[in-house]
Amino acid sequence: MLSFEEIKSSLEHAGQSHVLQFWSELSEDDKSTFLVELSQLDFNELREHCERAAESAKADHSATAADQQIEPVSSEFIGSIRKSDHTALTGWENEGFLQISQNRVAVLLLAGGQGTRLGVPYPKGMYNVGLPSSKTLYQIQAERICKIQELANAKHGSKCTVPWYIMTSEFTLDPTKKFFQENKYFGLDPSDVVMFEQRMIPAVTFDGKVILQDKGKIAMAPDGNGGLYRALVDNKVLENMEKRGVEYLHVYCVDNILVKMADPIFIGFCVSKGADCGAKVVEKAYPAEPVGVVCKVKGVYQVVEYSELRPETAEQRDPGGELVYSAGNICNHFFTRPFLNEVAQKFQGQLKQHVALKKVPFVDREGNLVKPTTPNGIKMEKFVFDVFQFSRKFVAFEVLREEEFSPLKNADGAPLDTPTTARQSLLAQHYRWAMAAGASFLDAQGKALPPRPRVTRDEDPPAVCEISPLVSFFGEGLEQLLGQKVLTTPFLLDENRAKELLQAQ
Ligand SMILES: CC(=O)N[C@H]1[C@@H](OP(=O)(O)O)O[C@H](CO)[C@@H](O)[C@@H]1O
Repeated sequence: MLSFEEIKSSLEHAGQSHVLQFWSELSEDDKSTFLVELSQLDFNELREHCERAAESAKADHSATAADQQIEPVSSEFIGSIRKSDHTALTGWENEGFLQISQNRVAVLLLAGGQGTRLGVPYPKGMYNVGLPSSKTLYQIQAERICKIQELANAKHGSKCTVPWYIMTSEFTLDPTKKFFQENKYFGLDPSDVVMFEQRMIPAVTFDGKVILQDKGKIAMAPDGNGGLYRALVDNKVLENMEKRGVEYLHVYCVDNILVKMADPIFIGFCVSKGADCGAKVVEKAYPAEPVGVVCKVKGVYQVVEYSELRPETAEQRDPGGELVYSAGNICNHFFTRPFLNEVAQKFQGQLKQHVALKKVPFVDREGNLVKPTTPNGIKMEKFVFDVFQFSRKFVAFEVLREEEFSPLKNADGAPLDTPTTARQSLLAQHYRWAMAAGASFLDAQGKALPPRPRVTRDEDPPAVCEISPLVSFFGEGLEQLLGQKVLTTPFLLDENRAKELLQAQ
């Protein structure tokens, strides 16, 4: 740890001496905590970071350079569930399962965010959207891993593992760890769940001064989901992957309740195409939808984030009336380990810093805590997809929104992407699976519920039917359990119920 004097002079060099303005008012305990925190800073980096933030604050963000020289990707370039025949899909799926069965596939969860929009003080993955089972996002994801391992084993007679790498931040590491411990890792082997922490960086005022959130505490924020690449190095995660023989990574964001963990079709597609990097997309629902778009900028594949796409670009339509920029990023990426390695070693320092103007609570000169009502601070973030430009072979793969994308972003009350819409999408999907397997439903009074074959993701299905991922990963194997069955709503198909149904045959 550095001494007070060392810290003081380093802060002066970095142009940040105001950080210690309340030093004399701090208790001895607070002083030592603050010293520990400050000792961890790299002061050269801090200086650069603050200067860069101040420069970006001066730039005009309404028309960022990102969407200049932008071109859409042609639809022929994008692999697609909808446009591929059964043989192609089965081929990719088989390839994916083969890789999984050989322990070459891992999933990597990006879970360092604060969930500000959702407005909960705990990690988003711990959120329970109100399903009959009360399962949280973390539990659903864990069970999908259990199931995909089981399916690969059944196909190949293997005993495989799909390790789960979880990137957390200072905000989410401890509660996530505790939650997993309390829930016995939801049946997974704890040694196959590898949690690591991304870095935090200071929030800075528009004139490049670090913000104090308390007299003895700097306002820090995670460095964005693109902090992944540095965190992989900091925490020696790539070595861990190599030791396990992991070659392919499915990287995803915590908030999508429909995420298809280690999706064999997507993995198989990317592997068959010889890709080192890939992205799943869905057709954008409307021009202002808050999803990034996969496109080309100056001839290079990349994602332009929704916050950086001008409305007039987002609204462009082709002569057929379709959105020109319609390949919506759902934050499901494929990377080979060698590609991640190369990025981490060579390129992660070059990743673009994106600027977010935020309301950051701070202490004013008089030491009063102020909660600003307009943005007063800059948080710099890196984006996970900004490495696409370094790919030698990039592929995009379009999947069906109603089967694979329903993110939890906002609190209930907002029109979209809420706990209610997440729950509805999952229950609509499970209802469709049950109907496709040949089930029919009665209401609580025993009256037949007329089937509704096309339930969309944002409406309540006629019957509540939840299917545990431990029973079915993606609708498979249900004919045997539910075919010709008359079920009463609400119906919860968990492993016990599945056993009873099998025994009753
Ligand atoms: C930096 C980043 O990964 N942004 C992603 C991510 O957005 P957030 O608003 O950060 O949750 O998830 C979106 C899909 O839910 C995706 O469209 C977008 O591009």
